[in-house]
Amino acid sequence: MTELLLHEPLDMHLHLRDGEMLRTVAPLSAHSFSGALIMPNLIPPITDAESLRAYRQRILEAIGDEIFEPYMTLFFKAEYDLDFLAPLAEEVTAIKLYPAGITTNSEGGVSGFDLETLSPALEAMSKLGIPLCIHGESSGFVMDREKEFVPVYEALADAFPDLAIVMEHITTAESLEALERHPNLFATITLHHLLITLDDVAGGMLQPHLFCKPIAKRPEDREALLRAALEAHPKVMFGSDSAPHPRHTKEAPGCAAGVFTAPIALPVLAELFAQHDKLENLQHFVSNNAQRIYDITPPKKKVRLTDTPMKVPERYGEVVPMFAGEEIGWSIAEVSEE
Ligand SMILES: NC(=O)N[C@@H](CC(=O)O)C(=O)O
Ligand SMILES: [Zn+2]
Ligand SMILES: [Zn+2]
Repeated sequence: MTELLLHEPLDMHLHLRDGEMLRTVAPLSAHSFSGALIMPNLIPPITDAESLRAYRQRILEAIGDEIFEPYMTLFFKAEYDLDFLAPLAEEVTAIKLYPAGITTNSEGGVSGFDLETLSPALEAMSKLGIPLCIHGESSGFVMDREKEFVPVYEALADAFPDLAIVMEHITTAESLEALERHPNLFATITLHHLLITLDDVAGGMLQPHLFCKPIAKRPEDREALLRAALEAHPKVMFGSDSAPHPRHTKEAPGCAAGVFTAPIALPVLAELFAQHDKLENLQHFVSNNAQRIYDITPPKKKVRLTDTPMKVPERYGEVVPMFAGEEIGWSIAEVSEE
């Protein structure tokens, strides 16, 4: 038997939703992760102190007595300024920027990247040390959207050198290259983008449960992402982008975008790193890099994983997980507080 001990695993891009869905999915992340960066794209999005605090409280209620830190984010608005953000700086781990309409619940996002318009908010964030997370896609041809957004990332990184900018859920080799050119650019990579390409989504029978934004790309992109993850590139962090949608909105015309991976993420990552003989690097990819980049100290939690196969449930509540009904090679043997 092979085993792996992970300390304080972190998921730096997680959708927990609200209401019944929150109560279904939050305990699954809280069980195996020590903390997660919680995305603010609710309806309506989290844009003020009151809704941020109330949402954090609902998350804590939903997870019961699990040890888990919800690192909260605000939904970026160009109106934010130093007066608004300064009193919130301790409670806001990052601010998430969405181009308007580019993904699920992003209608209130920004409609342009004019640096002057964005400047008051981004200057304030630089001053307060609040990182900016971005869903970086243009509105161009679907396979080119992330590549077309790279110049925007670079312009922002140059204009605000003291601002840490996280390129969320990157899917292309071009994004990895941009990382090398700017000291203040970082990135998250999901589990599914390490595993699948567009072929798995739409090359045979259409697989709605693998449909997400950004869409999975070409084999050479997946390989580049995999290399960065397996080597635990110091500017790259794990962010599952686990994005639950009820089954009837996925298995439907007008399929909602998002892959639900939270409950299987750690075992499948362990299996993947083991297959490539890189188990020793998973700790960095799934925790240490994020702790350093975000300057956070998550609550203590030790997760023991072994190469004991497990069958993935068909559903969690109304949600179909990645690998539903299939066997995966690794499983969680034990979770403990240190
Ligand atoms: N990734 C997705 O396809 N969907 C996410 C939004 C996002 O992260 O873009 C969601 O909230 O459902
Ligand atoms: Zn996104
Ligand atoms: Zn997301």
